[in-house]
Amino acid sequence: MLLDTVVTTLDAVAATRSRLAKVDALAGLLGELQPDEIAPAVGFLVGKPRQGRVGVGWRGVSAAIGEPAAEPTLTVLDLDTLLGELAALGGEGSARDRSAALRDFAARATAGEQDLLARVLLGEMRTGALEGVLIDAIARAADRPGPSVRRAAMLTGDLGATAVIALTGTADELDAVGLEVGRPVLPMLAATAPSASAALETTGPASVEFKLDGARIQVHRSGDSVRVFTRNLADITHRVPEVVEIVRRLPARDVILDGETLSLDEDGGPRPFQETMSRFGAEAAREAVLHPWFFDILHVDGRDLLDEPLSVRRHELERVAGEYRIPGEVTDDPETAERVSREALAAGQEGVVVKAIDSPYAAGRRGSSWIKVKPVLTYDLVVLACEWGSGRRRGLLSNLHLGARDPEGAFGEPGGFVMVGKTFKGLTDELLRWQTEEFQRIEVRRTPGTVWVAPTTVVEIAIDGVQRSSRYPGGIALRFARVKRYRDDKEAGEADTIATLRSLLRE
Ligand SMILES: Nc1ncnc2c1ncn2[C@@H]1O[C@H](COP(=O)(O)OP(=O)(O)OP(=O)(O)O)[C@@H](O)[C@H]1O
Repeated sequence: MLLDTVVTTLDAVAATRSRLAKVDALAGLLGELQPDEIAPAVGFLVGKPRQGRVGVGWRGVSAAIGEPAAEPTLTVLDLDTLLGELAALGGEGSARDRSAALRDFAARATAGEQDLLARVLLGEMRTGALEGVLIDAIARAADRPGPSVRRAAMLTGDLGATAVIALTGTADELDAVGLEVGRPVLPMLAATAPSASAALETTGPASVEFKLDGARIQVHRSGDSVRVFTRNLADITHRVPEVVEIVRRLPARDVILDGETLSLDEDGGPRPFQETMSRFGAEAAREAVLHPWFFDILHVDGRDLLDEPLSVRRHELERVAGEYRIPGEVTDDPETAERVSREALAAGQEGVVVKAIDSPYAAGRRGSSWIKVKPVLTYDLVVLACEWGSGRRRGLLSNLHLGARDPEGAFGEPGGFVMVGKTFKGLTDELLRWQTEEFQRIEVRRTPGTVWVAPTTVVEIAIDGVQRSSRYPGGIALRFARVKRYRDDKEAGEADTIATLRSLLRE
């Protein structure tokens, strides 16, 4: 298939608001792919190539892109081959070969294909919620039930592989896709409620658990082999040896656990989240010891537990990893739920997660079976630009320009970002150094005081609320914004939307 077909399909998808029309366009494309084109094409559509990040930054891309070709001649497999080459050339001293390969490809690409190339290389997803639509499109093109495709996608964490099975295999093969120890599944996510008692009204009898302020981990153990994954399924096994050791000692041969890890200070209290996260990112902060807290178990010794109610999973978790189970209580009493919530805050944690005790584990879903309650307002926003600091911060990039997602294009281009405020508060010296380096790496352009960056960095911001403002295009500005942490476990497509922030005006 010509790469141009992917470009025109994405244009058609962006041009319509109708979900049905989007599904139609994507299903049409999927139906025409050869088997070996399916996984690459799906990767291009969602901006996540199957080769992963091949290490070409914004500067590399813009240096390579010149005069576009007039006629489309490149194929889906041509781009897949290029990505394979770039990934293979990843080592030292290969920069020249990489830019030559990239320049050669870009010279053969039309303007639309160059654009797609940049998006695929930078992992930038302007298409936002395309993954959900694509699941429906795969179901349509393969003539399989939507829930079967969704389940396979959530359990494999791999949309490309799911599309291949759906489009080239039998219905039974698709339904046989199950949990596999060692292969991460998309984590179950939580909705939000203003209080623990309000959450309990939705869930009914629930496990009310501390919401620990750490980083999500999913741990797979098969015999002596243990692997640890982040919220977005990156393998961080080698960064967390103490977690590996603990899981290796648990009384089970095979197990999949879901939980949160955080670093402890000498008294066993939680340390700031940034210290936990720096263990995930850089190799720095080795002295902090990580401690895992598990809140779910998806598999134990040959038994899949996903479809079992939480009551059963909690029982198994207690048996296998009781010492490391997250603090919490099962209750249907609002008073008790509020008490657990107060205890969590007193212990320096973020709040609670209230979980319906009869609910299965819905991988990849943000439903109402899990509801989080956090008294501090925090939102995930995207860094659009950063201003140089002054005084003690001279020479450092300091004041962040913050953007909310605008998937519908209510205040600009659909899938773009709307600026809602700035902040330089809450940044540690280490973060200032880090962001000064990182933002120049993903720089797009600069003016004397400001560096503009590719909108790919997610930062969690605490605010006191929002106020009406004519200064910013979304009509609102953040009040008392301060940085809580960088979320390198989230992508820009998962950031909060301008609609969510505007809804605070009404509260
Ligand atoms: N007891 C718990 N049960 C479930 N999740 C927990 C628990 N304690 C801490 N967490 C963390 O809270 C998150 C639940 O919120 P949500 O599903 O919305 O994920 P999120 O988008 O990462 O949210 P947040 O930014 O609030 O952590 C989990 O991803 C996990 O990292």
